[in-house]
Amino acid sequence: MVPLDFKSLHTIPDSHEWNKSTVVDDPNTIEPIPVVDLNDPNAVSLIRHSCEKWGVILIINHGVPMDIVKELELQTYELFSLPSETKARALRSEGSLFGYGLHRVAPFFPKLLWSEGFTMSGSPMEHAAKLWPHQPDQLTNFCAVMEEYQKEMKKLSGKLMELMLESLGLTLEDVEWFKPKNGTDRAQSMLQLNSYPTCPDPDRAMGLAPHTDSSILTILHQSISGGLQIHEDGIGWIPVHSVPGSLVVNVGDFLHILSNGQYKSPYHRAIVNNTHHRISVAFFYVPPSDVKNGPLKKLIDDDHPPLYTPVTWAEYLQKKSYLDVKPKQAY
Ligand SMILES: C=C1C[C@]23C[C@@]1(O)CC[C@H]2[C@@]12CCC[C@@](C)(C(=O)O1)[C@H]2[C@@H]3C(=O)O
Ligand SMILES: O=C(O)CCC(=O)C(=O)O
Ligand SMILES: [Fe+2]
Repeated sequence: MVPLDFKSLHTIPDSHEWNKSTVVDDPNTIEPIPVVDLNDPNAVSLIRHSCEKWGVILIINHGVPMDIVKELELQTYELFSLPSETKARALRSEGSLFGYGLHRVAPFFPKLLWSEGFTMSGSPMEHAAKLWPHQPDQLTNFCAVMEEYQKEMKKLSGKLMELMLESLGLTLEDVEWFKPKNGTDRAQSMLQLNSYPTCPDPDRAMGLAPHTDSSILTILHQSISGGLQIHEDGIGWIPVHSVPGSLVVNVGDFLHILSNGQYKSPYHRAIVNNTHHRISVAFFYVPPSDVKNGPLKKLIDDDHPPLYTPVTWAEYLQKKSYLDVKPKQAY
């Protein structure tokens, strides 16, 4: 199925009409999501606190050059501003994770989303070549920026993984698959470009349906802050405000599992607005497909029995029902 040509719509079609619950944004009742300076000596304890409470942190001094982030935004807008017929040429094929299209989560819900996506892992050349067949400079530029950003994200996710493990009292040595095999890190990664076109009636549409991420961790850049919300039991939907230059880091289902449930994999969604075409870019740091991951051994004892049976990422993704709010007990 191809995403709609949103630009041509002045009302919400029935197929895209949602009833959304309201948002809580009262600073007196909500503890703010911490901004963690990665150079701060207290970073590890702040990370622990926030991952237990929210499953989300905002990071600054992350080392990713801002000019690369700006280029990433420009190229992402360039892609999603193409005519619908052009984007459809790069449509994700059945069973494939990569290319242009609806979000993976979309078919689980009765109503469609006010968004479109483009997914890649490493070079996006195969699909991007279908978008710009006669513009070699644009094609080269797009691919170079996407690859450069992924290189930065890989560096940052290694650093974050180390800090997250340290915050659990562990080291990289405690994750069996992390030991580089033949000199390369065995983790996988995916880059997801998200586009949320301006919407004529944002209260009746949904940008990205509620979900948890199937990653270990996700690093998110948003073009304009405002749009991402997390759900807290007993409170409701809380906006994740951003700080200029910061990146949002979400705990994914696999860090929730590795931590034996200590860290939350936050249930989150993205809403739309009627003034801006918002884009976001999510980098998913994912375990190797074929390695079973369960709670890390050092976190298990008589008082803390394992909550999850080991599962591979491939098995998990195949069985995941995005309608389950909590990461599922393994299969
Ligand atoms: C690695 C992946 C996680 C993801 C599914 C995917 O194979 C590639 C896209 C990812 C994404 C991004 C938007 C939200 C999400 C729920 C979706 O529909 O596609 C996530 C998936 C996920 O984390 O489960
Ligand atoms: O656009 C956003 O703010 C959220 C994106 C997201 O949740 C995702 O890509 O998994
Ligand atoms: Fe997400």
